[in-house]
Amino acid sequence: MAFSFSAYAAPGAVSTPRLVESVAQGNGTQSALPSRLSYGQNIVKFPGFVCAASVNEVGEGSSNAAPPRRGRPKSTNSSTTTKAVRKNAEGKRVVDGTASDEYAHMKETENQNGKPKPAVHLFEYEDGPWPCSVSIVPHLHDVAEAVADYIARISEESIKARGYFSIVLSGGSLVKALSALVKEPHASKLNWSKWFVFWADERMVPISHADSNYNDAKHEFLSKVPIPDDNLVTIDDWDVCSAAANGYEARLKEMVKRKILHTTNVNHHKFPRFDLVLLGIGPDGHVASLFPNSLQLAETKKWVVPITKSPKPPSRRISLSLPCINGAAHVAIVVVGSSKAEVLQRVFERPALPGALPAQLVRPRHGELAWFVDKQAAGRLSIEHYNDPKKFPFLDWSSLKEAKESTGNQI
Ligand SMILES: O=C(O)[C@H](O)[C@@H](O)[C@H](O)[C@H](O)COP(=O)(O)O
Repeated sequence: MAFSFSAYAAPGAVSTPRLVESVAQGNGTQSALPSRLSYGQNIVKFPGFVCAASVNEVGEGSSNAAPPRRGRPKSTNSSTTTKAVRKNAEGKRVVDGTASDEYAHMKETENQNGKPKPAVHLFEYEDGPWPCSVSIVPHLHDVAEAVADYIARISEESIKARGYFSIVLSGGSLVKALSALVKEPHASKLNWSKWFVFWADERMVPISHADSNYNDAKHEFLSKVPIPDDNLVTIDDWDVCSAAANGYEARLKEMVKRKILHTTNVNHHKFPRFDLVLLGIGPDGHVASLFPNSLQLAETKKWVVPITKSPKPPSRRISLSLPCINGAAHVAIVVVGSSKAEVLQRVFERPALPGALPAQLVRPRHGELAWFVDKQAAGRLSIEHYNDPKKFPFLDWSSLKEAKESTGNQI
């Protein structure tokens, strides 16, 4: 139903929007969101994101805002070298690549004339607003349904357009949000044989290990649907992080050769264009295995990066790089539970230092970004204050005015 979303009404018109279900979508881009929700075209522009809001028939609304953060070019100066030496299952000594080896190209401190490069920040934010959509629903099972509808729609569109559907899974609780896919109406309708499954990150353990993201996905989801085993693109080497990262990148490139994956340019470098990347978010704002202020976050060329000191155990992992994630046609971030409320508030409402909140760096270059959030995770969003320019000075009120006019002043 059409709904006056008063959090975005004229300044001063304070009300208390209730957080049960809402959808925002940006920049006029059609967002692939569940059909049972009603959508608005109401665009609100933030320096960080462009968002739009509407509510469903439950009549409760919310939306999001995001970080006004500007970036500086990458560089340069950090460099501690620590070798991770350990023994593998056969007792052989193995040495993981180190941050300083892996990222030597980011640490040049002199330019071509031998002059010192100016000290600039390592992490980069895209300038300007960014479109995204936000769907807030009551419980985990509603999130699962919304995510299943979303995936089903992208699967159908991708298979129609290219003959395949490439989906990237993350670890953690995200796989639980796939539970509705294995049930009707989706289970019998989806063209599972055309699915190719990838991982956004993987922990350096054998794939049968309880910590393995593959193993978790297999148990919770993949064992319940008829996706051919050959279509599961896993990592085969878990001894040395850098070898695993290179091996996985080689597998992705093989998929490009087989035309199962297409490519796209992100900041002048070629990356795969996955149809859909599904991400969770950690309480520190990490996505995949890209952790706050880590060098890996500044990667601009590699598709897959090794991580030898993850703050979240297990410490050794590999992850798609940020531009690799941002090359996707669709990226969805799923956030469930009260333990995520604080980080979600930070991501949506707090300007962070560059690199401090990796989730704020997820900005699909030529694609759509969608958030799926439950009521508990949205519990700390201060939507009732979004119309207060003193508290949210980064709201772009001129765009809000345009949006209001274009929608008959419905927000
Ligand atoms: O392998 C991993 O650890 C992940 O891919 C990681 O990015 C995860 O998705 C988040 O940490 C959220 O995990 P939870 O939903 O379990 O908190």
